[in-house]
Amino acid sequence: MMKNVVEVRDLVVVRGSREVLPGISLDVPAGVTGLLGPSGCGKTTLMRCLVGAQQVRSGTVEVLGEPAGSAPLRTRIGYVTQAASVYDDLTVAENLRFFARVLGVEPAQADEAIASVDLASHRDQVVARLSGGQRSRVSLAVALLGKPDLLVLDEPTVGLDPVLRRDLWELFHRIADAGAAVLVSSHVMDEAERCHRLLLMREGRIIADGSPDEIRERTGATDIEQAFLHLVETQPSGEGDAA
Ligand SMILES: Nc1ncnc2c1ncn2[C@@H]1O[C@H](COP(=O)(O)OP(=O)(O)OP(=O)(O)O)[C@@H](O)[C@H]1O
Repeated sequence: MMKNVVEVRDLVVVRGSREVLPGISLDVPAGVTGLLGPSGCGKTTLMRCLVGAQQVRSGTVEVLGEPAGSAPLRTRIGYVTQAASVYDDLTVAENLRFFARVLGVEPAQADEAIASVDLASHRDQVVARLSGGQRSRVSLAVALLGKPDLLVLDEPTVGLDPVLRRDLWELFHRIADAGAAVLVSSHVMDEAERCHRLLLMREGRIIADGSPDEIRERTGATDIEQAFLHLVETQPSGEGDAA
């Protein structure tokens, strides 16, 4: 059995004057893990900690057995933020070749990454003229350069239509099947069913973790949205993390 890809223990993060993560602990195993919770609950802050982009007050964050942010992790983690991270005035292929150079990976990997997100037929198109879903896939392709072992995706399906969302989730599963751990955040609870495992988050705490089936069974709910509401009602805010 593989060790967890991510292990977070007693993590405290303060942003501005607010304790955004008040001592969170969680694990992320292989497969597709959904980090679900309402807007502002701290999903982005947690993801920033995993990729080493967030100042932390205390606690530990280990990724692939190394402290988050350490040099060996640089090409082993792919991160797609909510903001566009590719150049609109370059083509798909130009973007990928540019980032491949920046990351110091083989140029051939640019073509592989383009193919893996199904954009080969758009490789010479300028990003500005792509649809929203295609543009998201360009960012995803960049994150796949270096063949990361952990892919961290911050609300990658927000604003996309149901067909594009389904296609992207299929892609996340293909990436996970190829061996990477995929952590996907969302504030849309109906994306839960698409994950192997869920971390339900509220006010900087994990209020449940397990497979969608386990969480539904544990709460007696018919769907994850109901399960979340049940957990919120039975676990007053500010009290202990789930086991
Ligand atoms: N730069 C900052 N300075 C101070 N507070 C911040 C900063 N960025 C975020 N916060 C606060 O931290 C809390 C968590 O924000 P975060 O972006 O991690 O939440 P989120 O769950 O990702 O939300 P969303 O789903 O809307 O992206 C929020 O209350 C937010 O206002």
